[in-house]
This record gives sequence, structure tokens and C-alpha cells, in this order.
Amino acid sequence: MTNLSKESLRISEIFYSLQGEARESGLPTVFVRLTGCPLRCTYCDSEYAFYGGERMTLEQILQQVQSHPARHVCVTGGEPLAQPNCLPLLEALCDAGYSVSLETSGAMPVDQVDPRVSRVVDLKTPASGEQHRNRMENMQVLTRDDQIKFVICDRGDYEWARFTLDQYNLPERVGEVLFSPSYEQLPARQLAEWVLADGLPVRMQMQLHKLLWGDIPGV
Ligand SMILES: C[S@@+](CC[C@H](N)C(=O)[O-])C[C@H]1O[C@@H](n2cnc3c(N)ncnc32)[C@H](O)[C@@H]1O
Ligand SMILES: Nc1nc2[nH]cc(C(=O)O)c2c(=O)[nH]1
Ligand code: SF4
Ligand SMILES: [Mg+2]
Repeated sequence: MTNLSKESLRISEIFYSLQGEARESGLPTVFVRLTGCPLRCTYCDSEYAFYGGERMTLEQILQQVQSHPARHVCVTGGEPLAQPNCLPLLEALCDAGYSVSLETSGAMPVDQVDPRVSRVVDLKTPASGEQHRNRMENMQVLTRDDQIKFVICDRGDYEWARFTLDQYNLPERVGEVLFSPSYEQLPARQLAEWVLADGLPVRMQMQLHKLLWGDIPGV
């Protein structure tokens, strides 16, 4: 049994917003952003979470989450799984009755994550500069309640994503395969046209919070 008042994590921010990405896009959600990441994706929009933050106990995190009127919690970062206590945090959020999603680079094993959590695994593309960090073993443990994301920077990334879809049979394996344009790098319309031309079985998404509020922290 986890001691909620003893175990702690380093937290960059906890905020309430509309989910801007993945399956629950548009739903009121509390975000818990864990500090630190061992990767350095070229396009990362959360570099402010690489350092700093504040140590909080699981109990303090739960309290802050519960101060917002949401049923959904998204645990993100930085790379959340880089902190071992991310696992008991996810479990505690599920026990508290939340619908929980986890945004992860997939650079660490995802098999110990509470099965009630929807894992959103971002397969790092060639242009992210971090493709070599993908743990493709993770693909074997994903289920229909999990999601795969590709952040596409250019045509080369698109071709690679299309090939990888097929290679790992991803549309059958997981519940959602998401194609997201790298913000202000690849025009969303261009990605839409590529997906339509090939009739790919994927869901194109744009980061809703950036359409609403721009590229700023805390939204
Ligand atoms: C900031 S990361 C944190 C979680 C984890 N480190 C990861 O990379 O999945 C959350 C999501 O935002 C995406 N993201 C970061 N910068 C982006 C950008 N400029 N355009 C589109 N998506 C971006 C990441 O690829 C990832 O899917
Ligand atoms: N509104 C909003 N939705 C999000 N979905 C995933 C996010 C993330 O940074 O992981 C995120 C974020 O930063 N803001
Ligand atoms: S893994 Fe996620 S948090 Fe880390 S650099 Fe890449 S996008 Fe940013
Ligand atoms: Mg974000």
C-alpha cells in the first residue's frame, strides 16, 4: 500500500484546461506535469518542465487535483515515467475515481502502468531527433484502451509513420492512432491532405489549447 503522505514527486505545474490532444480532446481535464525529461525532441513545447518544479507528496497532488471540477486527469511532463513515483500517482488517481491518461515518449517501459490508465505513447519520429529512444517492445503490451501518437514535422516523418503503422499493425492494436502536426512547423492542412490522399486509418488532431490560447504554459 502506498503511503500518500510520504511518497513525493517533482511537479512543474498542475492546471485545469480543456484536453487539447488525443482521445479526450475537448473535455475539461486537470493536468499534472512532472518535472524532468531525458529526451530533447527538436520541437518540444514543454522545455520549461526540464528543470525546477516543486516536490509534492501524492496527498498534496491529489488535493490540488480535487480542487478543480474535472473527471479527467492527464499526467504529462517532461517525461512522467522518468520518476518512479509516477506509477503510484497514476494508481492513486484511478483509486480516487478519475479517468486518467498518461502522455509518454515511450522511452521507458510502460508495462507497469495501472491498467485503468489510457497510455498515450508518442512514437518519436526521425525529425524529433529522438527516434533511437523508442522502445518498440512497448508496442506488444498496448491494448485497445491505449493510444499511439506521431508528431509529424515533415514528409520524411509522415512516410516513416505510415510505414510504422503497417509494420506494427497499430490501427488494430490500439484504440487510437493519432497524427499531429508539429506546431508552426508543418502546416496542418498539408498533413490533412497527405492523410486524405492515402486514406490512412488514423485520426488527425491539432493541439486544441494552442488554437484557443497560443503556445503558453498553464493551458
Ligand atoms: C510535452 S510531451 C510530454 C510527454 C512525453 N514527454 C512525450 O513526449 O510524450 C506531450 C506531448 O506534446 C507533444 N508535443 C510537444 N511539442 C510539440 C509541438 N511543438 N507540436 C506538437 N506536439 C508537440 C509531444 O510530442 C507529446 O506527444
Ligand atoms: N490543454 C492541454 N492539453 C494537453 N494535452 C496534452 C498536453 C501535454 O502537454 O502533454 C496538454 C497541454 O499542455 N495542454
Ligand atoms: S520527450 Fe516529451 S517532454 Fe521530453 S523533450 Fe520530447 S516532447 Fe519534450
Ligand atoms: Mg502541452
